[in-house]
Amino acid sequence: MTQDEVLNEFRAAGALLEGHFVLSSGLHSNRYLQCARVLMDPQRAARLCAVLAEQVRAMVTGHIDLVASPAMGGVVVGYEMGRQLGVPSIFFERVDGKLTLRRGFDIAKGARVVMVEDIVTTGLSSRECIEGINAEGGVTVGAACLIDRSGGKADIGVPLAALTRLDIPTYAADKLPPELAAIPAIKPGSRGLK
Ligand SMILES: O=P(O)(O)OC[C@H]1O[C@H](OP(=O)(O)OP(=O)(O)O)[C@H](O)[C@@H]1O
Ligand SMILES: O=C(O)c1cc(=O)[nH]c(=O)[nH]1
Ligand SMILES: [Mg+2]
Repeated sequence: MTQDEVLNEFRAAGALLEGHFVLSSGLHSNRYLQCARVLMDPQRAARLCAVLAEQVRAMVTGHIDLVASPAMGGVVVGYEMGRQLGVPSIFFERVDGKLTLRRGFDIAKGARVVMVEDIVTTGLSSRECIEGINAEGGVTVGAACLIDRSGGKADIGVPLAALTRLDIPTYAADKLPPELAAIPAIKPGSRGLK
């Protein structure tokens, strides 16, 4: 799938947003990829994840036991990736800020796990989820996301498959370009929500 084809799916879903956004990392950006709008269409989700699952199969040597994702953004894409890879899918959710397994989910010791995210920006959420997987006794054999918007610069410590990589600028809150500072910021994600 070419980058244009991936972005056309996002465009068709109304998921390529422009404005002033505060990201999960606290960095600011003039663009936001609203994956929830992409994944709300089961057929579109299946189309995209079929391609991503193929990439994961080619990337990971050996078998895969489980997909694990960080909530919220990772839940739907993780489920569809589990379906495409033929393995169960579980998610970590934040309890007092820490990604935690709840709802009776567990990871068998030595299970070979693929961490699945919707978006990678700094890679912090992915690294937190991988830490959680490994702390539960799993072995993270690879990772996948719909879009790596770090342009491939984020290092999450395991190989990362992505439908496409974009290099989208981000800014610290005290280093905003004037055109961004002039627009009120919104924070679409759920990290830190009260
Ligand atoms: O690579 P990073 O810098 O960590 O940014 C990407 C993360 O940010 C978003 O989640 P967010 O924390 O906004 O919460 P959500 O998934 O609940 O929307 C997205 O779903 C990724 O998890
Ligand atoms: O970094 C983020 O929080 C982020 C960026 C983006 O484009 N989309 C998203 O869902 N999260
Ligand atoms: Mg998230």
